[in-house]
Amino acid sequence: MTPERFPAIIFDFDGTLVDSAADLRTALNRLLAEQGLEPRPLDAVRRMIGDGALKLVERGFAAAGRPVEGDTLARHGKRFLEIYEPISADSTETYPGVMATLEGLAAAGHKLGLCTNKPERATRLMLASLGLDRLLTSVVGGDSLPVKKPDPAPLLAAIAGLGLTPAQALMVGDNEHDVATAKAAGVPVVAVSYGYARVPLAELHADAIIDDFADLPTAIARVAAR
Ligand SMILES: O=C(O)COP(=O)(O)O
Ligand SMILES: [Mg+2]
Repeated sequence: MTPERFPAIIFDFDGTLVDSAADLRTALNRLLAEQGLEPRPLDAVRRMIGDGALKLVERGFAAAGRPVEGDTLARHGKRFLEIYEPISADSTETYPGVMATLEGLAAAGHKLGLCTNKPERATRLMLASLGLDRLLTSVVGGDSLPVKKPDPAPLLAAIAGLGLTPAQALMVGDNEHDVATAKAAGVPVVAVSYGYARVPLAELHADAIIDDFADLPTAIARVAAR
């Protein structure tokens, strides 16, 4: 596949490249346990992912029956990251086909970047332990800028970090924020169907939907041919 139409491809992280829900759940439940609260089940935690660590913590406490906000939430958010960062790649793996497909896209000349709502430090730790840091050369996290997705600024920054422009870029993501972000930036978007979306993907009108990451090069070629 040739990189001419989309030399820049920007990926979402959680739910798109990696299934991170189990480690996020472990960290959340350890934090809840420290506060004397009951653990949350995996399917509930999956629906809490997508708006960054602080929102996950806020949703976790609310679901456990003790809503928190302001300074208390900020303190729990800090503690969450202390627990999460060292375990963040323990059971988190790339989805099937991700490594080979990213290698193939890079070998074909695409430049690859990451735009996630996960805090940047945890993101970079995970990228290094998964061996993805050498493939994704521009990384923007949820706290890298004052705004996060669905604001288009982080996506635009990830593209600029590759030395390219929005007209040269395509985004790949799993949820409503990714599609909204790409549309706000005027960037075509491919959605993966296996992630953590909280609304039916068909309602989002992505340019393509794939069930298997290995189908990405074909989907990109289809979008490019329009
Ligand atoms: O909520 C998160 O931390 C994960 O966000 P992402 O799907 O943007 O990678
Ligand atoms: Mg995601």
